[in-house]
Amino acid sequence: MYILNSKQLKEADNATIKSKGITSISLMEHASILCFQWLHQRLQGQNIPIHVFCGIGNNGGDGLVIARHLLQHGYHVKCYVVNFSDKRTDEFLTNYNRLKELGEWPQIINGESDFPRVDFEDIVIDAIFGNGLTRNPKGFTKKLIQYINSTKVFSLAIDFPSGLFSDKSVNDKSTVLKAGHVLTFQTPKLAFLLPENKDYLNTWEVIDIGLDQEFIASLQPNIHYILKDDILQLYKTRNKWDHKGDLGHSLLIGGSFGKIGAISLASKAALKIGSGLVSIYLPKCGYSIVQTAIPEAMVEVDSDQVLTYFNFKTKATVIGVGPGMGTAEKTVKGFENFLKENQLPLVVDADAINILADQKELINFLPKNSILTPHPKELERLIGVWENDFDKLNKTIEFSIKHQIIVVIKDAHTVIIDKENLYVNSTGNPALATAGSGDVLTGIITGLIAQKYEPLNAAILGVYLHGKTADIAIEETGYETFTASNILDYLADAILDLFKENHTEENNASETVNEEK
Ligand SMILES: NC(=O)C1=CN([C@@H]2O[C@H](COP(=O)(O)OP(=O)(O)OC[C@H]3O[C@@H](n4cnc5c(N)ncnc54)[C@H](OP(=O)(O)O)[C@@H]3O)[C@@H](O)[C@H]2O)[C@@H](O)CC1
Ligand SMILES: [K+]
Repeated sequence: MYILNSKQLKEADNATIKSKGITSISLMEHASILCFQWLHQRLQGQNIPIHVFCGIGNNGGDGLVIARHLLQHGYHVKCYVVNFSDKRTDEFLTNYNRLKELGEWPQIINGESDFPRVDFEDIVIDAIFGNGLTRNPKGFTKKLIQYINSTKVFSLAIDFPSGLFSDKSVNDKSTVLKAGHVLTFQTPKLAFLLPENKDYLNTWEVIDIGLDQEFIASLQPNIHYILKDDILQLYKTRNKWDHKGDLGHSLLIGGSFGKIGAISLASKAALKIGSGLVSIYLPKCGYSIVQTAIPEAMVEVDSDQVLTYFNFKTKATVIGVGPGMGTAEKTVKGFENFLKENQLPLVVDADAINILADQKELINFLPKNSILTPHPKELERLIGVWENDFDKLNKTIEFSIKHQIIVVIKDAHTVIIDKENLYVNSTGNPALATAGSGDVLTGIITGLIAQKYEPLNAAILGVYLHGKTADIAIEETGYETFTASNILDYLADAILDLFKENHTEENNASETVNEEK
């Protein structure tokens, strides 16, 4: 699924109005009725005070439509116009008049003295600002947002939590309405998926308002939200005649005394995801450990406790390097020599990333389309400090273009960056915040490349499946008891889930966050 930016969304609204021969007002009516229905289905006519705060643009227009339908269904509604400007849109005015015709005159808010009393048990519908926000809310509008936040009332935000920009960072945290749930139109918004905005929305879901898909595709959006449908398009089924030689040979390089577990996990993961052959190259001290732990793997050893020589004989098709490797001086030297010789596709993780961050000139030796899988701290060592999450993405895009490599930024929503294209993952939960989770991901991606997935597709599929294991597992394990080994235990379920019918809303982009998150 695409993620559109603010400009693209406006263009898609206009193109749909033209191509479907509808009016802007009927598109608004349609979108807002879907929001009304969402609430009506849940409230079933309950007599809870509902405060609908409307701006003067089209987001406010949505609020007015929702208020009208709620009133017509007998709800206890109070509607307010937050009068921050006199630039009322036609759609706003039409719906303002339609509400008045029903006998309901919205209360105009011109200052703090007009604020209504809102209680914790009430419901707020936030239709103050949507996609048209251009600057931080100021004056009484900002005060109103702060007042609503202070009540801790449940607020249902229409399209956006008011005050949140779709494509840029918020620089004053006190100007954003904290939404209990967001009903956002047509596509997820990038801002919802970035860690810096975690306080502004609890959960969100996309309301499909039927914008022109062909037009949206013609915009060639560069940001994607990866759902099961996207995964199914790149998943390769096995061929009857495949033998293990067709399924690639993964070589996992890493480990050091005390950190043999990391390379073991990565190697197991490469096997478990289906790499035809798996070899491990590690310090001698890890030999019997991995031979015992992973009888399916072949093993070659380096010097005693840390990797030094990198003089393996294995003829692999892809190499995953870094887990548990350490950054001993001898290892750094050996890794440098290895990089200068290596021609094979690489997945680079952990200490291998730290070495690259320390000696940036080595990055130039990475083969094109190598994959780096940093967590935020490793990324910072690699690309430098960023001002905010949008800046982080832009800096990573520059880095990816400059070095022609793919970067997997591991986070609650892992983002895969391939030059200017962003792929935001939709699976996973905090259970994955556990030791060894990253090592397993490295192994999975390596094992997929072995099976002839393009590196980008291997990263997208690997990250999706890795996250999916935790989504499936927590029903049984809870967050706390889930470990990196469980990722491997549930990998089969994650793969098989791809072929299950969508009884749930898996392909509707949404995020329902558990209380523990
Ligand atoms: N047919 C359609 O197009 C559909 C549209 N839909 C709905 O429309 C929404 C977008 O509507 P919109 O473009 O009118 O923008 P919206 O967010 O309501 O208000 C912007 C207004 O606020 C102003 N302003 C901005 N920042 C400000 C600030 N800090 N402090 C004060 N003023 C500020 C800004 O003017 P400015 O001063 O920046 O020139 C403008 O006057 C979208 O989110 C969705 O809900 C759906 O119904 C589907 C169909
Ligand atoms: K809003």
